[in-house]
Amino acid sequence: MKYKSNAGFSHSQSDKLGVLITNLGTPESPTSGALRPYLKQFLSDPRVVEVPKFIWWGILNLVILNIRPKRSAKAYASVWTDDGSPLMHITKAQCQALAARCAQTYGDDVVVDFAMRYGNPAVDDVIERMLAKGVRKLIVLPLYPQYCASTTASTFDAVAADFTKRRWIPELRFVTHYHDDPGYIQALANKVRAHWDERGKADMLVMSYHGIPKRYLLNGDPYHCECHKTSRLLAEALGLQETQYMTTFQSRFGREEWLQPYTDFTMKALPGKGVKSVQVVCPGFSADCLETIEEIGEENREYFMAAGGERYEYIEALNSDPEHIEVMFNLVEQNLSGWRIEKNMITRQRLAQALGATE
Ligand SMILES: C=CC1=C(C)c2cc3[nH]c(cc4nc(cc5[nH]c(cc1n2)c(C)c5CCC(=O)O)C(CCC(=O)O)=C4C)c(C)c3C=C
Ligand SMILES: [Fe+2]
Ligand SMILES: [Fe+2]
Repeated sequence: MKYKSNAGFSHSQSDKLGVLITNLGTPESPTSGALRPYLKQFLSDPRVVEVPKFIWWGILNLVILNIRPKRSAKAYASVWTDDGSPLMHITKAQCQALAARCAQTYGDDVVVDFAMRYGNPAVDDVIERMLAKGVRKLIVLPLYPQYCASTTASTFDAVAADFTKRRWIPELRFVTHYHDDPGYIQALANKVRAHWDERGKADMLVMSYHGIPKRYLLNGDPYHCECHKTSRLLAEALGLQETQYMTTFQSRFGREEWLQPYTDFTMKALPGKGVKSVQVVCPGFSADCLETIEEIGEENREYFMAAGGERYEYIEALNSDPEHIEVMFNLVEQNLSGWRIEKNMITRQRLAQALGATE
């Protein structure tokens, strides 16, 4: 049979709404043996590395995969917790909290799950189990606030690739970005304000985003523009002047030019310009991970202090904060508007309330 059937389908099954949150993915363990297949899958994605396959294959398999896994394993080991990879356990917590929030409003008509673009739980496995639970309408929410082909479009590719193998595909809504969503900006602003309440302000608020090759921007990727818009809106919400914040780009990979200014160069230069205290926030990361905990929390702190800086603070990602879960819930609500299932569920919920049901 060419196309897969939906497992566990029965005619009496009621249609469910599915909410699938996704993130990038993480290795199974902080060892070079686990890093190799993870990096191979990640760096073989043509959305991530836009270099012709016949050139990239040799560089990746003969050079990078012989060097990088060992180096990255060391970095991962430094952030690994008893619960495993931070990205994995935070994403699990986000999923649980979002499921509880959705159940509050929609009861058991909604199925919430999470998947990782690379590694596990894989997008196709999770879609399979959601469809088996009767999901006929699916909202995919990649937890990347700023659209980027390397992340957002790559996630869409994985969902679409799964659908090409299925006989009966669900209705689909795919959230491509939420970089200027008022709830998201407010949640970020509240996180920074809470930090100020505890520690006071610094000379500069650095907003650091994951970088991409500059070539992707020149070829039309809106990512750079969306990062700057998030920064401007966050600065406005915090009442910061242009001299009190900056936007920088971190996590360079390879030799070509990436988006500038680079976070590491900035940290090395700021003390010499009289900026002796900084607070760093990473609005593009919805969950803390290697790139925030180690690269921003440790590595860049060292650069800043070694260059004469006096105070360096990293402000954590929104993670599973209740306000962040509410941001996700609102994105779900905005995206299910108009779906018949919504009307059924709301009607049923109102009816239950009117009858004084306690469930
Ligand atoms: C060509 C390389 C890369 C591009 C383009 C890229 C874009 C990009 N990545 C994220 C988010 C994350 N990246 C993470 C790790 C990571 N990223 C790259 C390379 C590119 N990323 C590598 C090789 C790695 C692995 C770690 C390492 O070896 O340095 C992570 C962390 C995952 C974790 O497990 O903690 C995240 C998150 C975004 C948002 C993005 C483009 C906008
Ligand atoms: Fe990355
Ligand atoms: Fe990094």
